[in-house]
Amino acid sequence: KPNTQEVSNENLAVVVNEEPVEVSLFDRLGGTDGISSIVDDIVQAHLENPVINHVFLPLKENPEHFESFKTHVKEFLSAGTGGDATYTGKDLPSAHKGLNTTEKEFLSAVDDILMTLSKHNIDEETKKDMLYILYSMKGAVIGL
Ligand code: HEM
Repeated sequence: KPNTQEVSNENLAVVVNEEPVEVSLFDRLGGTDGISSIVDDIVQAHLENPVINHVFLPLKENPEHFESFKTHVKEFLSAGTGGDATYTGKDLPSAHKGLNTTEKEFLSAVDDILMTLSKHNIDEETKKDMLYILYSMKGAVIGL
């Protein structure tokens, strides 16, 4: 007769080991380096997207401003997903004031982001998390 105590302890150990480990969104996006490369590609996609590139192309005319904009977006994404970066940019409504962004433009920007995450082989669960977070910020960036 097997030692039931031992067997159940063994099973418990297996269950405990298979318990899902909470990995931060920051880590699932590849940490600082992953996020940096994802943001570079998102911005590139926006520059090539005819629905929204009219607001991004002018930023390139001031290379210093363009670089600081990209740095701010990297900081924003890192700080907001569990990384230890500090966001040094403007608050979202101030950053988007005067752009008068429409829902159509918002959706098109989100499409670029999801497409870029797929290109970087980010898993579906992580893309869902990103979509939810992005959608929740809609009111802070459109119609301003
Ligand atoms: C949830 C969606 C969005 C988030 C989280 C977001 C986030 C940001 C962040 C963090 C910055 C940097 C601000 C700074 O440098 O101080 C920024 C800048 C900017 N965003 Fe967004 N953004 C979103 C949607 C959009 C959309 C839909 C558009 C237009 C189609 C847009 C256009 C811009 C532009 C043009 C800038 C540069 C502003 C400037 O430097 O003058 N953003 N955004």
